[in-house]
Amino acid sequence: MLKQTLILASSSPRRKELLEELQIPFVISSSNVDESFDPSLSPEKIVIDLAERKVEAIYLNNQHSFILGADTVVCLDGVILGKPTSREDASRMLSELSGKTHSVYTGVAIMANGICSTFYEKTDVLFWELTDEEIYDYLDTGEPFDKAGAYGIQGVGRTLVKEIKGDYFTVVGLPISRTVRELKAHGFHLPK
Ligand SMILES: Cc1cn([C@H]2C[C@H](O)[C@@H](COP(=O)(O)OP(=O)(O)OP(=O)(O)O)O2)c(=O)[nH]c1=O
Repeated sequence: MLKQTLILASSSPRRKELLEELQIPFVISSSNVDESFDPSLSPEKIVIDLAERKVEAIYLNNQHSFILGADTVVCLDGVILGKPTSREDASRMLSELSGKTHSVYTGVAIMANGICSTFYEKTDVLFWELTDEEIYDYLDTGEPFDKAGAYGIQGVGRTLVKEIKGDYFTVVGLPISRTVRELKAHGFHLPK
């Protein structure tokens, strides 16, 4: 069997850890793709397009590998929240999320044998009502700043979450269970 390589087209430490935990061999090669999007598009289209963009940027130089890319956004009342640009922005996002249900969308793109296939998953997340003090304390952890919606469910951010409906790993940034099944369906051999 030919040696296969899986390239993870992402600099997200969470996506890296999720693959490592399953002992899937891979290398990281992320690119600085333009992550701007048209906010009038649906969240599922946005995350799929961005995941595809990340994979295609790597494919230009790695045409024989499996390439995996993903993108995550938070959607509240039809408005997309990406990563906060400042402490004020993070504070505003957390106040908006307080006491409400939002949806986290993660789009995944898999390039295999030159063909790119995509899917997305959505998980609904209900936040507790947050006090200003809770928000300030959470901002002080430094956790919100590289994460869509300004929180990390895998960290201290879990204490903000009352309930979720859907795959937890979609919120963390990679719906790992479906991703592995899709990789296999596209001919990727998992280590025994
Ligand atoms: C809501 C939420 C998001 N996130 C993260 C997942 C993603 O890494 C990040 C959203 O940004 P992305 O642009 O999807 O990913 P990234 O910039 O971290 O990595 P790359 O573009 O190189 O692939 O938010 C969490 O880690 N936990 C959470 O609870």
